[in-house]
Amino acid sequence: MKYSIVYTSKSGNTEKLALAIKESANGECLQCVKADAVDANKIGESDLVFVGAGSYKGTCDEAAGKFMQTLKNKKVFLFMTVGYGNNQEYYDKMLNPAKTFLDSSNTLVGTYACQGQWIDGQKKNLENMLEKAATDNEKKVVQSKLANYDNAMGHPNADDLNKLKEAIKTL
Ligand SMILES: Cc1cc2nc3c(=O)[nH]c(=O)nc-3n(C[C@H](O)[C@H](O)[C@H](O)COP(=O)(O)O)c2cc1C
Repeated sequence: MKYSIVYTSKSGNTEKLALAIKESANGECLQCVKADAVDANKIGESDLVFVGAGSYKGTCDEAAGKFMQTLKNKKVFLFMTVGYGNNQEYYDKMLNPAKTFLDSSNTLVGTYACQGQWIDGQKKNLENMLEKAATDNEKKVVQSKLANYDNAMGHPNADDLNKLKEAIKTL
C-alpha cells in the first residue's frame, strides 16, 4: 500500500501525530507534508491519504478542510488534536464537522483524535473572553474550555501516540 500523510499544524501538536503515523504505518510513505506543500501527483498514486489538523473554531483547521475538498475516490484516515476536551464525545464534536469536507467519492477508513496542549497566550485569551462574557451560558462555555488547560499540557504524549499507532495498525 502507498500512502500520503498531509496535515496542518500551527503549534506542532498535530505534526507529532503525523510523524508517528510515518513511523509506524504499513506500506510505502510517498510524502509526509504540510497541506501547503502537497504533491498532487503523489496523492494520485496514494491508495490511502492520512489527513491531520488541529481544531479551530469547532472544526479542523481551514487549510486542512480545503485540502480534503480536493480529494476524490480516496481512502482517508482523519486525525486531529483538540484543545478543549479530553473524551471521545468531545473529539467527535471536532471530527464530525471536519469529516464533512470529504465528498462522497471518498471512503473514510478511520479517525483518531487526542488532546493537544495549548499555545502561548491562549489561556489569557480565554480569561479575557470570560471577563467579557455577557450571559451565564457564554460564561459556562468559556469556563468549560478553561477547565481543560492543565489537562492539555504535555499532549500529545507517548500514550496518545501509541493509541494512534494501534488505531492504524490494521490499515
Ligand atoms: C485560535 C484558536 C482556536 C482554537 N479553537 C479550538 C476549538 O474550537 N476546539 C478545540 O478543541 N481546540 C481549539 N483550539 C486548540 C487547538 O486545536 C489545539 O491546541 C491543537 O492541538 C492545535 O494543533 P496544531 O498545533 O497541530 O495546530 C484552538 C486554538 C487556537 C489558537
